[in-house]
Amino acid sequence: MLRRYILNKTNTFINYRYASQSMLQSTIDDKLGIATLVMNKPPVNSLNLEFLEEIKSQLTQFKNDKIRGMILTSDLQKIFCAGLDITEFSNPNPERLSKICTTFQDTWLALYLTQFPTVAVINGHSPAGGCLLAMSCDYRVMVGPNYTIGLNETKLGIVAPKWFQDCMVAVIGQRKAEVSLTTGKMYTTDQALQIGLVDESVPDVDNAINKGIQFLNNFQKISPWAYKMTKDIRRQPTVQWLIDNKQKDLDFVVKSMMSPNVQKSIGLYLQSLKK
Ligand SMILES: CCCCC/C=C\CCC/C=C/CC(=O)SCCNC(=O)CCNC(=O)[C@H](O)C(C)(C)COP(=O)(O)OP(=O)(O)OC[C@H]1O[C@@H](n2cnc3c(N)ncnc32)[C@H](O)[C@@H]1OP(=O)(O)O
Repeated sequence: MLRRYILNKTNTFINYRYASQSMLQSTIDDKLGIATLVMNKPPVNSLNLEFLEEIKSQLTQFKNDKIRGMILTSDLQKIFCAGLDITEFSNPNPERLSKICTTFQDTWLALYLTQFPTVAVINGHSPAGGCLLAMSCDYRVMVGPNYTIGLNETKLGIVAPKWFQDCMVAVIGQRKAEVSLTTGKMYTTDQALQIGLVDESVPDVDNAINKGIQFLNNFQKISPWAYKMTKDIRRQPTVQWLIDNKQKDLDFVVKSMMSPNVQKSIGLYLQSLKK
């Protein structure tokens, strides 16, 4: 549905290709140089290893395509992205767990430091890893009023890695992030706007895409080099810890995920989702 809307809107796409298995659809508007990356992994766009690998490789492709901006959104009704695939946490294979963790670290670094501006059009619920994807973009437009967004990891009995937390601090500040993270709070669209977790709230997805394009149009007269240097200087303090501590982060995630207490919490959370 969303795909059709975007195509109708511009009619100028030179490139409309499906990534493997169609979990991701990418389009590039030739005239504007704007790419749209649409997540389409029913039922909830949960991030498993294969999906993360696709996102990472599409970001590399966009870098090679030299696009001028990107919109990240979802083709699913009511869901932007439900975060990491929780079934991956339940009785995990340590080798696969390590691979997911490493791929997620790299995907985040790639998205957080893109050489082009990015907008998340949050057209549905966006918990945990979904919120992280949105927070990593340069700008967030959220459809309201009925969706929710936040880092809810404590509600699952797990700990959001330091780079998730730092990313949230960079968006909403230390105090609000601390309360938000420790309570695992999910914010409605209006609440998210109020605390600065999103930049705009709009009633429907058409408006959201328009707002996203308007934001990206700001960069038509900005030198890509000046943009990228400025972004790197701003974002370097947030990424540096992970760049220097990838193995330490991985060890922490694997060790905590394998602990019996965490496994028990995850089992209970999964059961509550099924209900
Ligand atoms: C593996 C380790 C990797 C290491 C990576 C590095 C660090 C990570 C460390 C820890 C960080 C974790 C971050 C996360 O992202 S944890 C994930 C947290 N996500 C959630 O809590 C979302 C839970 N889901 C929901 O709240 C709701 O499902 C919803 C997204 C609001 C949608 O609600 P609704 O439309 O009502 O749909 P259902 O609830 O009925 O769900 C449909 C279907 O999908 C299943 N499901 C939902 N979310 C997930 C998920 N995140 N992963 C896997 N499966 C999910 C749900 O169980 C239903 O399944 P059934 O149809 O089979 O019942």
